[in-house]
Amino acid sequence: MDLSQLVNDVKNSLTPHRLRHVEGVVATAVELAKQVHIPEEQAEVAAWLHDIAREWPWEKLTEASQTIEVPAGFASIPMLLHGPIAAHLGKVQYGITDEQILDAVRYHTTGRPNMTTLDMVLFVADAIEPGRNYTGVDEIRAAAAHSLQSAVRLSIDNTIRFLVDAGKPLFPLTVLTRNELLKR
Ligand SMILES: Nc1ncnc2c1ncn2[C@@H]1O[C@H](COP(=O)(O)OP(=O)(O)O)[C@@H](O)[C@H]1O
Repeated sequence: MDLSQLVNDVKNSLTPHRLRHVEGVVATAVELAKQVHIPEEQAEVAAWLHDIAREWPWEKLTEASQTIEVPAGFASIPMLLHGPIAAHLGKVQYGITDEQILDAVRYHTTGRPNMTTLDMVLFVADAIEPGRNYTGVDEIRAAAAHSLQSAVRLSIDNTIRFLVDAGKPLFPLTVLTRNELLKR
């Protein structure tokens, strides 16, 4: 795989604001990977890749999604497609063959039941990187210091509250993810 090409493309294609976010996710994901003893490089690669399609207009996301395999239901909320599309680009453009990395990227916005440790590292890093500043973020940061599972659950609770308050649709997989975490 070609990490330097990926990093270059991310640096050259994202707005400065989004690039700062991605750099924050990379740093946080690597720290979390150390904390939970998984390979730092997996976290680093997943973090660089995760938002590569985040600024695509929804027409482009929708069009691209028609040519690739997308998990059930994702197309109903076009914004969620940026994860599966990033995973696809990771595979075909950057030669990433590690399915764990591709899955972590694919599900980084929604979560999924039985998330792997790498899934949780990316999900939580996305939620708590230093540039994040929303009500509840400090509680999620504090949880992440001792339990990634608790941090994922708190973050999902926060997202669900946000989506309900904003009158936006809620992707069912995220509810299934929360229910599964509550049972652990
Ligand atoms: N589980 C979900 N179900 C439905 N929509 C969601 C879900 N998670 C996120 N979204 C929507 O997708 C948008 C982008 O999510 P995300 O990529 O996590 O945000 P950010 O741009 O802050 O990184 C959110 O603002 C929200 O509207």
